[in-house]
Amino acid sequence: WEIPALHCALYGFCECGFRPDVAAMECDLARNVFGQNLAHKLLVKAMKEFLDNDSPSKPLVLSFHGWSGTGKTFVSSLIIKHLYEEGSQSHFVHHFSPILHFPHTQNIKHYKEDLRRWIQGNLTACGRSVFVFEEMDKMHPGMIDTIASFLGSSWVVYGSNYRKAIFIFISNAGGEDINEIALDYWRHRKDRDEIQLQQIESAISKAVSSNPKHGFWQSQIIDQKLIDVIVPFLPLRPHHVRLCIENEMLQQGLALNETLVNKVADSIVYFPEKEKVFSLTGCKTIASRLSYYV
Ligand SMILES: Nc1ncnc2c1ncn2[C@@H]1O[C@H](COP(=O)(O)OP(=O)(O)OP(=O)(O)O)[C@@H](O)[C@H]1O
Repeated sequence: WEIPALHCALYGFCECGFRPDVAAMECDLARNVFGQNLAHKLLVKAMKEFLDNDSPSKPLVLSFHGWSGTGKTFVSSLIIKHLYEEGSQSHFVHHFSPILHFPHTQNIKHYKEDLRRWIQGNLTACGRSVFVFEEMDKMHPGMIDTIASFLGSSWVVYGSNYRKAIFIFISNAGGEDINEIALDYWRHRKDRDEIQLQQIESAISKAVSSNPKHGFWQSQIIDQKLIDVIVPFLPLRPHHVRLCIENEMLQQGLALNETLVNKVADSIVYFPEKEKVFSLTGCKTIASRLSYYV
């Protein structure tokens, strides 16, 4: 046994500050995330099921997809905030970005080995670790397969339960298809909350499998169906943008001011050009725009 695993087994200290509060998570998501009812429902259900099970059969693997600025990174941070005593400051939360951590194609072999060791070492130290992989569409294809064995049910080491980990993959893949589906619903005056997950899932799968630059391209993770939940993020409507602006004003300690909200909202580009249905940048640039107009 590795020392931390033995320590865990003997003293029951494996949970590493893991204090999930799904009710608070649900409340935070409902109050602060706009226009993502489908993602909200899927995530709360997945979290409840996974966390209620003391001995899950595999780690929870989530894949977030959607257009830029729709809340993928934001939601991942809200989830993490309610999982650990120390929230996102927890030492058991690990973020990876291909541009930052795996920038050079010629070093892939080393990156793969380092990543595998890093995951294994951290899972040994804490089975309740969370790993977030950002910008999966910029990850070298083949790279992520090095961790495929950690995502299934077969990888077990005495004294530590690796199946309690959570993996979150984030990418824009399928974003355009999700937007098309949402636009189609809007044009047919159908409620976007009625969008069927199956319809979106197949569009995302096609987008990933047809993009040889995506980290999941021809990946074992897809072939072996290791992703538990595909979480789509819909494009944001102008009224969602206004809610983001108001939220940002409150956070910056500014009094709500309709004129200022209008100025910021009007500065955003909406698409399609003629109908102006969705924000091109979601809520991503709100904070900086607000500072500009204050
Ligand atoms: N649906 C949303 N509800 C509330 N705020 C949002 C939402 N989407 C984005 N925001 C705000 O915009 C900021 C940027 O969003 P975020 O980084 O989560 O986008 P993203 O989907 O990860 O984009 P990208 O794909 O470009 O990385 C967030 O920190 C948050 O303040």
